[in-house]
Amino acid sequence: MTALLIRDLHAWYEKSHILQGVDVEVQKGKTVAILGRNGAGKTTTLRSIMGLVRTQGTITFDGRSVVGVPTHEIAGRGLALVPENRAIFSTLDVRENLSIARRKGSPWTPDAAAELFPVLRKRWKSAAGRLSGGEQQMLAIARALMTNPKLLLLDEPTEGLAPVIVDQLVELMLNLKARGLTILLVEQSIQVCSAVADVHAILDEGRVVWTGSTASLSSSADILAKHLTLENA
Ligand SMILES: Nc1ncnc2c1ncn2[C@@H]1O[C@H](COP(=O)(O)OP(=O)(O)OP(=O)(O)O)[C@@H](O)[C@H]1O
Repeated sequence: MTALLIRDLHAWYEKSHILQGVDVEVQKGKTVAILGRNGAGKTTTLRSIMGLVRTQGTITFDGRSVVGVPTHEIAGRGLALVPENRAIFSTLDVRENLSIARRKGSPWTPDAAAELFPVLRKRWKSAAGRLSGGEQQMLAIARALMTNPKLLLLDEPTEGLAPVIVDQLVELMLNLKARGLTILLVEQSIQVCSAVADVHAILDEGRVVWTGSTASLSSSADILAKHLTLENA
């Protein structure tokens, strides 16, 4: 069953035409990864879904259009974005960051999140701004869970983190997937995408130029060389 359907999506910043016909489909309970070079339009795709960019085209979630819907209403329908800059409150402690994000009635409480993120439990009373990059990323994901999302949008969660932390984040994403969460992941690391995602979409200059399974991604060296920065391959 389709959770998110994007068809012929165009997006603009002022007069710059950034997305030029993006097509992405995410099935319920599955993880789709969007790969692409810097500036390809990956973040803009996530921001478009959340109603943060001027768009044209089709975006439906659970069968209902979200185009033109205010961002807080889109969030209320069960979408949560973890942005690249993490958007945590640096002067509040970990527990406060979680409490403040919790939506009424959400089964996710700070204590429930701590079960899934033991790293955060250890830093419970630390100001978020004092956490390491990896801990901040965990906190940003935990904060998004507090809203009880059906679809989690993750923008380059592993960027700039040490390999051991990247492995922990991969485990975490697999755990969330095992709990039935639907995930749209933006990533530059092919290893991370291959470990987590069921379907991969390569974005180049505002268009999806290739979509396929993990098996076909790993056997498509020509596609990767053409559309990605190979140091990440
Ligand atoms: N607020 C903005 N105003 C104008 N142009 C923007 C804005 N944000 C992004 N852009 C431009 O839109 C294009 C796509 O940017 P986007 O952030 O979606 O790329 P990306 O694939 O996520 O890359 P990165 O990995 O660098 O974040 C780039 O050319 C970028 O310069």
